[in-house]
Amino acid sequence: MYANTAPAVPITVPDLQARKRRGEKIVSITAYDAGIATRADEAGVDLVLVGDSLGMVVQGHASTLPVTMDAMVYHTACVARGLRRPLLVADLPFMSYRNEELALANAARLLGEGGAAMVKLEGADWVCAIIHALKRHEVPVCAHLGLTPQAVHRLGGYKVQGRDDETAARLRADARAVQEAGADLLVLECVPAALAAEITRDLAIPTIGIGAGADCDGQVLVVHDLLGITPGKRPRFSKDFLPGTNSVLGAISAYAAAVRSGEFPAAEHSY
Ligand SMILES: Nc1nc(=O)c2c([nH]1)NC[C@@H]1CN(c3ccc(C(=O)N[C@@H](CCC(=O)O)C(=O)O)cc3)CN21
Ligand SMILES: CC(C)C(=O)C(=O)O
Ligand SMILES: [Mg+2]
Repeated sequence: MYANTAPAVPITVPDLQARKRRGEKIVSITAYDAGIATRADEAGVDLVLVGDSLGMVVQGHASTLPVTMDAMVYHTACVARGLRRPLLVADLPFMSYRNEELALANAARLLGEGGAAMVKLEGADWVCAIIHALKRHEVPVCAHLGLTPQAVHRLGGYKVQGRDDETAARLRADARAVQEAGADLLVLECVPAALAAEITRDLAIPTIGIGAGADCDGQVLVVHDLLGITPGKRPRFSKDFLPGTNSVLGAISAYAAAVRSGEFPAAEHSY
């Protein structure tokens, strides 16, 4: 009923840009194992992210900070075995990209051992030099701004970012800076919908929102939130898609359809 039986034509990095130009939403979820990866593939998800959120939803930690490179490589390789079509993106965890040498070596592990096509890292500022170095060495990069969970101690919790004029201006400038540094894609997490819309219009690269309103070029959700299996509290911007469907494949398919129709995220999932 839901299974996508079309021949798998893998999604490439240049395809993402084309998606933005054509106004086609990019549908993304996280995955940490081959089972969810397989269902995501069947549901027609475009981009699968092995997030360092695995520290919280798989390992049960209170933050993403304890996640190691070994854990990221292990889960990325597990997910890669379940995918045929979606683009595979893997997070560089806390402290794994603190200098250029380390970032290149760790990105090489995620692409080489893990099978990812792109790495994601958080922040702008000094991170722009790292993005540039990765790009020069042919590693596609996804930037991540707004609520950057690896900065939880500085931010003082998982809170919406860019609410006042000063932090909004900073975010706009950072978005331009990561694009300029060579980022292929930008995740905007927990920022006011109007600000995310403005940044999305301003940039040539696609934006993927999570708690950032419906006007980003794509959406991403942590799969545990989408299936109602989050340990602890599910973030307000997320939605449990399992009720009303009869399977994991059904829930992921319902999410994909809701993103493509513009039905998700609704106002109640936005700031
Ligand atoms: N299950 C899960 N889902 C996620 O989306 C997620 C993770 N874990 N772990 C890594 C980061 C951390 N994230 C989070 C975690 C909590 C909130 C949260 O509770 N936010 C408040 C809003 C606070 C405010 O209004 O300022 C909320 O009620 O949703 C947000 C993002 C997003 N990522
Ligand atoms: C929530 C997404 C964007 C992420 O970074 C993660 O899952 O780690
Ligand atoms: Mg992450």
